[in-house]
Amino acid sequence: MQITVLGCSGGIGAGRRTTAFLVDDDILIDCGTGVGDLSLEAMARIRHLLITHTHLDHIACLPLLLDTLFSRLQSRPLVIHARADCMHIIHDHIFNWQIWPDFFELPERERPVVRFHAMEPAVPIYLDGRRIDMLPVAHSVPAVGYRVERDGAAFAFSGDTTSNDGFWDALNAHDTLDLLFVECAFPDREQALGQQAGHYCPALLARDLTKLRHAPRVGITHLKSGEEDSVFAALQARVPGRELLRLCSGDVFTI
Ligand SMILES: Nc1ncnc2c1ncn2[C@@H]1O[C@@H]2COP(=O)(O)O[C@H]2[C@H]1O
Repeated sequence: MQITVLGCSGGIGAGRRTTAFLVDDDILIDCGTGVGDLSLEAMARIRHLLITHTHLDHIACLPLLLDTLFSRLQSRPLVIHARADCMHIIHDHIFNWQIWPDFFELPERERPVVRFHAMEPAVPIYLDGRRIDMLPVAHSVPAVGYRVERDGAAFAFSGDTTSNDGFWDALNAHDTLDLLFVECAFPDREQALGQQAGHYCPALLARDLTKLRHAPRVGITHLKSGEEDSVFAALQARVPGRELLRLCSGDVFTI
């Protein structure tokens, strides 16, 4: 299985792209601004989108993606997998004909270019040999993480979250974890704001990483713009025993 980092920044600014990860060439996890760097051919290979939550930095490119691929999707619609409440938020607040046309009924209501599939944490789905599990997390809006397993190799992504037990318990319930992407958005000095906004800081993430029974490579994502160096260094100092990777757009992992 191959995981490509398209965007992993907690904000914007030169060289920064917001959250989007490509699994193999057909499953996209979140649809932040990193998607805009894909070639049209690569975009057209995406068949499934897994959404962690509805904040703009994770869905900003979804309306544009559907418009860009409109003619190509008419023969094979994109499927968006998400919590049911996230689906409704996206439809009602984005695809409402005012912010963007309702591609869920275009070109015709009976054969739209995109459709929703509601997922829940207890029920895995299988997409061409990949098992997908939704994982509980704790953010400021309804949110989840995902675990993707193929041929015994497993990758997981936290999405946006602050300290919790459910995510780590869900990872520990499986036998393997080879690669983990976890967010660490805020510096320790902003821990209170970070918790209010539903994010990790190095102190909280270092504590929660001790809950994980697996020893995957750990990629750090969602570092806030301008705080990348200091937050990553603080986390490394607090987690000397694990291999931590500072993710960058363009990184490719094979597991
Ligand atoms: N009280 C708050 N609750 C949620 N988000 C906040 C708050 N204050 C500031 N924010 C910012 O709003 C951002 C929304 O997207 P993020 O969750 O990535 O990160 C959040 C914070 O940077």
